[in-house]
Amino acid sequence: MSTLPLTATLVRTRAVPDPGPLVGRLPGAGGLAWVRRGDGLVAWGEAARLEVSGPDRFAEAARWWREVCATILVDDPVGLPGTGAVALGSFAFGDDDGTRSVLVLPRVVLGRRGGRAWLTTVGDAPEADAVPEPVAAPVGVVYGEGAVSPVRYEEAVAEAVRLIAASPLEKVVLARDLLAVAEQPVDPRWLLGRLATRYPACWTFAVDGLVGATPELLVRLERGLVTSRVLAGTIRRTGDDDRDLVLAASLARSSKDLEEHEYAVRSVADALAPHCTGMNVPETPFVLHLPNVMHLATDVAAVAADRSSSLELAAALHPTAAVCGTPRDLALAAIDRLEGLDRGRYAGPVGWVDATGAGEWGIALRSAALDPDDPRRLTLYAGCGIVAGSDPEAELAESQAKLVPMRDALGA
Ligand SMILES: C=C(O[C@H]1C=CC=C(C(=O)O)[C@@H]1O)C(=O)O
Repeated sequence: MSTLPLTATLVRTRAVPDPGPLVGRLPGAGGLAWVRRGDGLVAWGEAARLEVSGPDRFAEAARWWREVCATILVDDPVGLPGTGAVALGSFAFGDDDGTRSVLVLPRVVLGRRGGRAWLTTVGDAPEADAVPEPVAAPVGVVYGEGAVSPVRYEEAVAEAVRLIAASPLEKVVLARDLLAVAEQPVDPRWLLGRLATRYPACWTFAVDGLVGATPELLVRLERGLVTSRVLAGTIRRTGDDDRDLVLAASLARSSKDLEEHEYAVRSVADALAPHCTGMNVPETPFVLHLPNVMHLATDVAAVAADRSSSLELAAALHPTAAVCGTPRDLALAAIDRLEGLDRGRYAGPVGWVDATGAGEWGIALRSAALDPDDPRRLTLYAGCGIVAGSDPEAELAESQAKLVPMRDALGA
């Protein structure tokens, strides 16, 4: 499905005074967001929208975005990445499950970056003056089992370890889910506010009912520079800083986690190579400290060598071994056979692209999907990379730690 009523529509960007916390400016529950450390984009209203599914979803979205950009007129004296026409989107993890991927050209975008702020409007956009409705905390949240119970998850991990021992499969990422039900519809703005405050190092997002704070940047393209933050290999935090430092050191030496991490870095470097030159891949990962977990992390950087947009680069990268496995085809088959979960848009690319192709796409982790038919209900997701040395009980505990950001945001 595509709506494109944009003939000769004017997109205007204007510098504005500092708007304060971006998430606080979203007028209602249905807004879009991509924020980190106070910078980013919030957006509302819809001037055009694309919904796609299937293996060609990225190619169709990239084509649609080119068409949109060729149709509109732009007046943008600010000229930063994310000014002028910008679309926010979220894509399904899988090729075949029929999940809807979306790309939206909002009517209003409020952005901030490095001390500069701007407002972009598409057409008349009376929505630009909308006064935010009050935001209420979720009430009476209770949890129920999702499609994959904890016991089933441990069994799937054990089966994956056996498969790795008996076949050329080296790594597979298996996920599980948790159902949350509140007494009233949950307002994503509440979740965004909590996530952005507690997880400033993460990219906090909301697109079409998918809300989260991901620590993993699939790709950023800006002024010809391509960057990616690759994560894989995790240890839970204890809350005791001294103990956590010891654990961070053990994570940095853990051969199981280093192996898991190396697969993910390789998959990113290999997928970017055809599109880039001068790639820098640090030999040793650093330890990223988040409030709930610590991860092995590698920041990859390269120079763009072709005209691929950030969305096309995200398409080339997805799914990396941080959310799929190695080799990719065997890992996808193992996920299909062992996971027992409809991932929907969890672990798919989420982010934004502008008319120059610049943009940022994260991997939709540490996230929850609101039920479109009943916004009191959310499905939370978490997955873990399984390699030869994985232990089912430890992986279940790790998945629980990865659910903490969304559980905390829900306040229960
Ligand atoms: C698949 C998830 O995390 C990935 C990213 C970082 C570390 C991971 C790990 O150590 O298993 C996962 O590869 C998730 O949070 O649902």
